[in-house]
Amino acid sequence: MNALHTSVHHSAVFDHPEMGDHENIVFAKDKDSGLSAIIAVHDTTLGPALGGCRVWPYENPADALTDALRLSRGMTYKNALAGLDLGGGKAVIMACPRKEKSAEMMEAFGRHVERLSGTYITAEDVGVSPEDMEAVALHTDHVRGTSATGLGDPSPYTALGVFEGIKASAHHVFGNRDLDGKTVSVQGLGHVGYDVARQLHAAGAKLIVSDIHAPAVARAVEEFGANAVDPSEAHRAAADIFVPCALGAGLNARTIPQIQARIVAGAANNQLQTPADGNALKERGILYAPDYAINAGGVISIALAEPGGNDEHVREKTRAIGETLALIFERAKREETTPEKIADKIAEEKLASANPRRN
Ligand SMILES: NC(=O)c1ccc[n+]([C@@H]2O[C@H](COP(=O)([O-])OP(=O)(O)OC[C@H]3O[C@@H](n4cnc5c(N)ncnc54)[C@H](O)[C@@H]3O)[C@@H](O)[C@H]2O)c1
Repeated sequence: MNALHTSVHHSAVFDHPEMGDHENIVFAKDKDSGLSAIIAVHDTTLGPALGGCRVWPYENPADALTDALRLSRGMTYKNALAGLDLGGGKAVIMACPRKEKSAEMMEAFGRHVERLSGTYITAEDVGVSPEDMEAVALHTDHVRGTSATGLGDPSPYTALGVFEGIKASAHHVFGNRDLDGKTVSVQGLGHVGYDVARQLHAAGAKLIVSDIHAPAVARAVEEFGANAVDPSEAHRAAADIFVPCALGAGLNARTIPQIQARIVAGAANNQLQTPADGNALKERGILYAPDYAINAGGVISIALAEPGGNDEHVREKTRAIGETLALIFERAKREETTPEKIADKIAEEKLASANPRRN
C-alpha cells in the first residue's frame, strides 16, 4: 500500500465529519455468512453503550459508517437525557433485510458483540426482527429486547412517553395539560402513532389523522371518529397540536411556514431537516418537543425491562419524559433558545458531571 493510499483511508475514517469523541469503532466481518457490519461505541461515561442494530442495504461502506457514527452519538444523548445509566452505541449491518440477512449472519454479529465484553449492548432496530435477536443471543448476553430479557414491542412505551410529552407541551403553551376539546393532527398511524391517537381520543381530543396506508386511516376514523386528511396535508391541518409519527425530516423550510399548530410533539426520529429548522419553529412561536427526548419510552423499556415483566418502573420512568420536557421548555424560554439545544445541553451536562475530564 503506498503512502497516498494510506492517507486517503486515514482521512476517510479518523477525519470523518461525524467522528466526534467516539471511543471505539469495530469493522466486523464474517466470510461464511457474508456479514459486513460496523459497531460504533460513542461514549460509555454513564455505562455500557446501548443502541440498536440496523440492517440496511447501504450503497457503500462510507454511508454505513456515517450512519453508525451519527446514530451512536444520538444514542449517547438520548440515553443520558432519559436518565439511564447507559452510554450510546449503534451497529449497522450492510445487507438487504429481505434478501441477504440470515440467521447465520445474525449469529456472526452476536459473536462480534460478545468480543466487546459488554461495552456495547445491542437491540432491535430497522430491518431486524425478534427472531434475529434470538440468533444474536445464542452467542452473547449483551443483547436486550429478546423474549428472555424484554417486555416485547417497545412501541406502547414510546407512545406513552409521547402522550406524556404532548400533555407537558400543552401545559407550557396553553397553561393546562387538559387535552379535552383540543384538535390534534396525528401523521402516521403505525405502531406508535395509532396508540398515541387512542390515548388522545380517550383524553377527549378531536383527531385529524393521516397515513399512506389507507386501512389504518379507515380504522382510526371508525374507532375514534377522526377526520382523515391526505398525508401531505397533515402538518398544515387546522389543529392545536401536530404529532409527527411517520418519517423524519418532516419539519423543513417548506413545511414550517405552513404549520398552523402551536405545538409539534411526536415520535418520529430526526424531525428537523436541519438545525436551522429548530430556529424557524421558534421564530414562528411554535413549541417543538425534541424528538429524542419525547420518543425515549422505547429505549427506556428496552433498557430497564426485567424478564417476565412487571413494567411499573418502566412506565414510571417513561412518564417522567413529561417532567424532563417541562424543564427543557422552561429553560429554553429563560435562555431564549430552542428546546433541542437545551436537550443537548442537559445531556452534555450529565456526561460532564459523571466525567469531570470532559469539562
Ligand atoms: N417504535 C418505537 O418504539 C419508536 C421509538 C422511537 C422512535 N420511533 C419513531 O417513530 C416513528 C413511527 O414509528 P413506528 O414504530 O410507529 O413505525 P411504523 O412503521 O409502525 O409506522 C409508521 C407509519 O407511518 C406511515 N407513513 C409512512 N410514510 C408516511 C407519510 N409520508 N405520511 C403519513 N404516514 C406515513 C406508515 O404507513 C406507517 O403506518 C418512526 O419515525 C420511528 O423511527 C419509534
